[in-house]
Amino acid sequence: MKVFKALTIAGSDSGGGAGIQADVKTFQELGVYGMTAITAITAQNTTGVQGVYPLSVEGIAKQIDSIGTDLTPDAVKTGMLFNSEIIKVVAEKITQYQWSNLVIDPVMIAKGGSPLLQAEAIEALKDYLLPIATVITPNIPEAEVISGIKITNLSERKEAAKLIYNLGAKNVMIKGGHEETDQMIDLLYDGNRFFQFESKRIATKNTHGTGCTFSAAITAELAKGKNIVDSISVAKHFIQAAIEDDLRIGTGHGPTNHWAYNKRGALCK
Ligand SMILES: Nc1ncnc2c1ncn2[C@@H]1O[C@H](COP(=O)(O)OP(=O)(O)OP(=O)(O)O)[C@@H](O)[C@H]1O
Ligand SMILES: Cc1ncc(CO)c(N)n1
Repeated sequence: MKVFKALTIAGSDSGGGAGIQADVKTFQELGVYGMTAITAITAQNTTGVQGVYPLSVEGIAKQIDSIGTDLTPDAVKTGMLFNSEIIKVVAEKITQYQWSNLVIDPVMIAKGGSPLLQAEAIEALKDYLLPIATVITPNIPEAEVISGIKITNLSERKEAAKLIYNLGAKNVMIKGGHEETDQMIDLLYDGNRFFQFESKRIATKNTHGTGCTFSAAITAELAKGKNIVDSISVAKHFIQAAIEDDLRIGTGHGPTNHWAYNKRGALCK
């Protein structure tokens, strides 16, 4: 049996809904062996972020080397990277090991407003990570920061996608979670065509970790050898199920249910 392997290079969320924890749960649910290189520890729950503790650049490089010298991932994703030094070492190591299928989730701010990426790191993200990305998955505020333009409608989102594509990412997926519309539209640009992935907006405050879960699902499907459009299609169904079947735990923005996608599959059989 061929074992597909995915690596996440991201921050730890002690509350378990976002970050490394969301990624590993998603990989597992999609039948992919998950590996991790932790960039920062956050003290975090559904009410917000109580503390951020980045790891040393040496400690991050060592984790990636441990994987690179023994276990070759079929796909890699990055999440919270915190500062430019971390971004540089992560890009350097991914290039050194010649890993392909790279998903960049340019995590900047947690739901409650806490910064997970320092402002000084934006240029490093553009210079070092975008050129090696198979796909970058910003939400609308992140796409505004990277592209430098304001996004208030779909045509501005398309313009931003083109600008981000020109920075070197092979595919640009600008998510629609931050729009107020009834229809949730995620927009992909592959340098040639636009693709829209649509679903119904679910009225819930329990959306902690949706971005991490979505990008981890794309990573898992790319690891299995699927193309970008098919990978995003699975990820969209995965996140929709996970949000619909919310767990209602914690007093703030609760996590999604990573088990929901497979639970549905089992019920349909
Ligand atoms: N209320 C909702 N109903 C349906 N789908 C949603 C909802 N909120 C987010 N999504 C979906 O979840 C995915 C993540 O989108 P979003 O724009 O929320 O990412 P994000 O802001 O990066 O998430 P995070 O809160 O983890 O930082 C997208 O596929 C989006 O369409
Ligand atoms: C560790 C971590 N990564 C990403 C996010 C964004 O959801 C978060 N809240 N925490």
